[in-house]
Amino acid sequence: MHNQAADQSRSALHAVGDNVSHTPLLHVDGVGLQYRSATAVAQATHDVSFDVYPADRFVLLGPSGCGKSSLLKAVAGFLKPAAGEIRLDGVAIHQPGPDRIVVFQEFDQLPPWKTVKQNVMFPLLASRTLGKREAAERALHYLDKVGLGKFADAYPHTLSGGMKARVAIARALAMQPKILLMDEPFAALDALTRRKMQEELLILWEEVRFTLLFVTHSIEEALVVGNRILLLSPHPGRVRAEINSHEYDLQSLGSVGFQDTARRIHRLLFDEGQAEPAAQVNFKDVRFSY
Ligand SMILES: Nc1ncnc2c1ncn2[C@@H]1O[C@H](COP(=O)(O)OP(=O)(O)OP(=O)(O)O)[C@@H](O)[C@H]1O
Repeated sequence: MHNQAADQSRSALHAVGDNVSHTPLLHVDGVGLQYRSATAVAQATHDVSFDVYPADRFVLLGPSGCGKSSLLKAVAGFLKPAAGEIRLDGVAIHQPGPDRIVVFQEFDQLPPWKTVKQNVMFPLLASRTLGKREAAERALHYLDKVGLGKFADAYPHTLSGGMKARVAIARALAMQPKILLMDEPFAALDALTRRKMQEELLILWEEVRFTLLFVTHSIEEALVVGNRILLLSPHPGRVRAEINSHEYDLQSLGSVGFQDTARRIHRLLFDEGQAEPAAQVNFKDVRFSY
């Protein structure tokens, strides 16, 4: 999306709440991702570009296999682009770093022999970000924020799935990363818990205003969680459109506007006839103005 209209649209898009920034925090430029084996090359994404601004809740949305997780891995520094470049705060990403923390859906990866507080403290200590006392204070601060202050001394196996998710979020936020990366974080939860976690994530965002890159294949979740959504085509993932979704939240879930938008996104993602080049689909500040 390197045309002028897209740039103007972007200026409108990242005027989110009180946070208005004209400098992207994360710049993904023409990124092609591949997996190579001895006999084959699998192309995961092709020429994907997008910018994430401070305090954005930016969602990568697309069908299974379109390269969402691969993009997240590349931003995290675990996968090197075969083409293009990824920059965070102006610096090219070449490896993982404490400025990018990933939350996966496998919350059972919380070491079971550590208490909740110790789990949250662990990355702070391992990365030598803080000493023991400060790490404990920071851990308790973020556990309070996710409503788990009283469970600081509990062990992970005594927690529900939703509580484990909250520990994982507290652990990530405690590192105070420049960008929080979430890969289908609530996919393994039951529908009610998933909704509750989406709500809590938005409440946390209101308070902390972290920058979020969030992967999902659920259109509904993308509209609820995101203020901007990048739609990716089926394998290999290319940018199909970028939309502004900041007006939607859990309250608007059943509304006509929400449902209508969800249907339009579905058509854009899955109807081949709708596969317009990304630069021609200019959503500006209005939804679906094409
Ligand atoms: N380790 C790997 N080795 C080879 N190919 C891979 C590897 N990981 C992913 N791929 C391929 O890359 C493509 C993109 O995969 P990716 O997991 O990023 O997609 P996704 O959009 O996150 O899918 P899902 O929603 O199902 O998780 C797929 O075709 C997948 O088969």
